[in-house]
Amino acid sequence: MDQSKEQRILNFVLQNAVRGDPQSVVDTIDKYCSQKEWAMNVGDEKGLILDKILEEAKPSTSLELGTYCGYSAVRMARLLKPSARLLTIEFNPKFAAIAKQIIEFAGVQEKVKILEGPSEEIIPQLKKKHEVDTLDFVFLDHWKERYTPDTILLQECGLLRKGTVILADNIICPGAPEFINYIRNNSHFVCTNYPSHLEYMKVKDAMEKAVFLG
Ligand SMILES: Cc1cc(C(=O)N2CCN(C)CC2)sc1-c1cc(O)c2nc[nH]c(=O)c2c1
Ligand SMILES: [Mg+2]
Repeated sequence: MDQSKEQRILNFVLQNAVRGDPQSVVDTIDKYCSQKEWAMNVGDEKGLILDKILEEAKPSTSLELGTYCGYSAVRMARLLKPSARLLTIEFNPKFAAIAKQIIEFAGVQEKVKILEGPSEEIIPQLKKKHEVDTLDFVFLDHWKERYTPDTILLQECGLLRKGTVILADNIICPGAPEFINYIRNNSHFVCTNYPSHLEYMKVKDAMEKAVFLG
């Protein structure tokens, strides 16, 4: 059976990255996806924006929507303090299986928990089933149509607190105009835009930070 692109990315990591070294896993995926096959990792340019905003937030409990191959999960986990935790939700079981192996190879599996299934089903389970109180940081990188409903769902489930930082990828490409309209006109959020480029491309993209005011 033909290998998937995600399997090829995993194999390239297993053969070229340093086991237990998250930075080498991030760099190796960026090398593969910029030189061999494009893939929808947040990438190195937007990744530096993610790094900076995550380091400012110093989160204890973080949530990622859209694990894909685990690139941003490894990227975030490498910056988390030892007691901090990252929960990452992935709908596609094939992607989740690849991400699990990449996260384990990077050696960050103690900090990262992959939750497989639709975000609208898993978010309501975070408090009771996954022992979350409130979230300090949320990275939206799954599907633009879900950015707004999942942000509303997080609020409804009491998962946001005064100061929770939400960071959304792909504001320009593929684009999330409905989310931008919602979040920038919502008086409970303070928004900041970070212009950048689509991963591994010259195409313009941007990230949006929205801080919840309570
Ligand atoms: C799948 C895809 C194709 C894109 C594009 O414009 N392309 C033109 C140029 N060629 C080379 C690549 C493809 S952009 C993009 C994409 C990018 C992300 O960061 C995403 N993040 C989360 N969830 C997504 O569905 C997601 C999709
Ligand atoms: Mg993205």
